[in-house]
Amino acid sequence: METRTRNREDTRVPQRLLAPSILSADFGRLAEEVRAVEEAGADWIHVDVMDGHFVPNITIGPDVVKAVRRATTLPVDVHLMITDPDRYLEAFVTAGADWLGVHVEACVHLHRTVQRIRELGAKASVAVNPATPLCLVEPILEHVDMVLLMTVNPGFGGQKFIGSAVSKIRQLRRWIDDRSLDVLIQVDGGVCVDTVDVLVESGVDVFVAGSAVFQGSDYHRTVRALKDRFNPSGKSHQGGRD
Ligand SMILES: O=C(CO)[C@H](O)[C@H](O)COP(=O)(O)O
Ligand SMILES: [Fe+2]
Repeated sequence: METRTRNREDTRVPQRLLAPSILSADFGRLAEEVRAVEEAGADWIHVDVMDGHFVPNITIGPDVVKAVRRATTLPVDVHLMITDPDRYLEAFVTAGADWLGVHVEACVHLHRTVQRIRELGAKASVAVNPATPLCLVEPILEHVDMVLLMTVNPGFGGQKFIGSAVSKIRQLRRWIDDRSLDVLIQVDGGVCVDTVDVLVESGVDVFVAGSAVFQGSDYHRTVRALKDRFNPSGKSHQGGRD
């Protein structure tokens, strides 16, 4: 399971990663779509799980994650937008999630939840809505592998990027770097060629993009355009900054 992407001790050149969200894929040809973005150069596959309670939309469950897992060798990154996520952690890890993300707003005992994700053998990620203060994840930073900062209100693909999230990314970058933590910063929502530059500059490691990738017909071209923008000519980034 290839999950580590940035470690201060690594001599490898760290790269920013692209995680296409299958929310905007053609669900009728899901395996084909997953293979197509893998071939086009995607780094992870991002899977959005919505329950109609935590967010006003319903998507998929563990069986579909299983199908995605079978379709790709890439890390599968599952974003749980559900209430009471503890009930389903094991099902999603068993289905094939390499990364499992829960929303801070949905967890009563966040530390217990992220510990459980790690015990199950997955990398633990904590997601934060645009209107949620970042201080809620500050006490948990040493216990997670990634923080997902939402740049839209969760629930749907194709929404407009919320620019006020950028100051939160910068603050999070400072906390992680000042404490030399091995924690990735992921952004999700409205990521496209028009928004990616400010995100790179703020210190993002992993970019989720749904509609920007799947709306076009040439996945190779779109994936290349995004990745060239955040990894120009294989340039490295130290601590998330060039
Ligand atoms: O978590 C999500 C929505 O809640 C999706 O991952 C996100 O919206 C991706 O779609 P787009 O790139 O089109 O904004
Ligand atoms: Fe997502």
